[in-house]
Amino acid sequence: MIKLLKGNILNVFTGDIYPAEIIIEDGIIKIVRKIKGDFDGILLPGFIDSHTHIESSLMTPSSFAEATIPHGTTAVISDPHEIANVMGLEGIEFMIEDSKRVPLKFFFTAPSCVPATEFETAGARIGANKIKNLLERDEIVALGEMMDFPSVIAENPEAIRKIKAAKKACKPIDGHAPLLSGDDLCKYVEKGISTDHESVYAEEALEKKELGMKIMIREGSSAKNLQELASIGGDFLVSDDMEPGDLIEGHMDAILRKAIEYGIDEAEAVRMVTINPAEHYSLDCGAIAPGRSADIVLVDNLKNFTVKKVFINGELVAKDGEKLFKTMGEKRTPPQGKIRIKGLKSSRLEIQAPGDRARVRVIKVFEGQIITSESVHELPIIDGIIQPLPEDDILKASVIDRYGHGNIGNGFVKGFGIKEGALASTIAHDSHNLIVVGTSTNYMMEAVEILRTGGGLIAVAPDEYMHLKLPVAGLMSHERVNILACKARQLNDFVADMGSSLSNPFMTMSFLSLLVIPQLRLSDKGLFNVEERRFVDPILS
Ligand SMILES: Nc1ncnc2[nH]cnc12
Ligand SMILES: [Mn+2]
Repeated sequence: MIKLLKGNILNVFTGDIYPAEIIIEDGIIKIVRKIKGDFDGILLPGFIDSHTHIESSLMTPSSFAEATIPHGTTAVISDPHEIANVMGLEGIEFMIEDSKRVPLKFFFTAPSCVPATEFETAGARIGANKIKNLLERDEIVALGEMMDFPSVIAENPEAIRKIKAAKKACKPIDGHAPLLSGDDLCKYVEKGISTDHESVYAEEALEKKELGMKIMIREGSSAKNLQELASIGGDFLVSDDMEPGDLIEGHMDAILRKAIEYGIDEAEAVRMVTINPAEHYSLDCGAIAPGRSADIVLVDNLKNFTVKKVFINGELVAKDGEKLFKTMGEKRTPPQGKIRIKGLKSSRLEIQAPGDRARVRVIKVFEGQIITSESVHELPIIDGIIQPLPEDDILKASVIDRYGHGNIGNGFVKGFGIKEGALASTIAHDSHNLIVVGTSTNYMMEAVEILRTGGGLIAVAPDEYMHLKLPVAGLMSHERVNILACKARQLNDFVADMGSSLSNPFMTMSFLSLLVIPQLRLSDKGLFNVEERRFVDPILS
């Protein structure tokens, strides 16, 4: 089946824009020839999000595709370590199978850190042997972000085995190196780690770039680094984590608009979401050129990036923001990933201490970032139990093992702004235990008791609660983006009425337990200092 497309094309190799005709046969571009003609808009290669965790959208891959293809996304490179932490290889298999129901091209990475560290409990363990097998599959294009960077630097044998497996499979290794610098960064790069998406500061990204790392500039729901890093420039534009409400506004088209706004050259920005990732991960798309798949997007111009048409393998799959494809096959909800909490009682959410006041380490969270810091506060002790101070925005936090081992880690957090009530979630990066933040133990217990029935996100206020169920592993739903976005918005509004000023309170809370990003985190095994890589006592004195 031969097709012909005509229009102004952006040549990602030269940066030039000129009228051309494109001859497509069986989904592959065969001929591109310059022509004369006057056309509206510009034809670009389909957009690639080269680092994203589908699960963060709360949607399954098929629902994620329905939401993103109309925005010009034709391929994603996804690290399925969220569901892998909950239910191992079964979870990865589910993601791969569900992704085959839609035209969006999903390229997965082999999750390198399941569990993310040895300082937490996950629902599964994926060692070097399983990673070797995964890397032999065509759907797997790289070794996923090597988050346990201290183990890489220390040449931990298991970490080195995983790296060797990727090198043997001739597939690149993604990095995750927040605030890493100097000789430690050199050791990390020397091991063959080729990308990083965690830079928050320009000088941090520049140092990595100077050492040959490819820089992924992240502009998603959880972390927004584009404005800070635009001046340094990078190799890829990525989302990392996108909430449904943000996906309604856009995906790579929205990130491209911001990139231009922050001063990145148009052709360079387009290269960062097309040919650059395609070359790095050896994909057959990424340019309007012979031999590449006919994944093509028609936009109005390189400022608005309003997506008019989307082609995947030469088939028109979206037009004027509406999807034109049918999702194939049946929705499946994998049986695993149930929530199994053992030995929960309110006294286990308390921190005991003698006297009537205690100096306590508190995790401070920040709007629009996933890094945290440690702050010290004096808290009252009543009946031998350290109390939160909601009036000073010091709340309690607990991470409860949901895989049946009975662990509970307790701490205090600052920055949520909630005056009375609790939030709880079965999204708690990356082990996805059950995390809960609240102004009292009672509210926290109420939230956990409701949540353990169906997983997802819940907010409990004095007289009512709101529960967004996520039946797929407690992480995702088959619902469409507009329904999920509406429910997530209602939930965020509900939490704002509880006093929170955070734009994505559940996403911010979900990162409190990510033990691979500085500074102070909470695991199901206790309060954890990331840079010192050790558990610390919440009580200073
Ligand atoms: N930035 C990130 N790094 C590691 N794990 C993640 N899971 C979701 N976002 C992540
Ligand atoms: Mn990361």
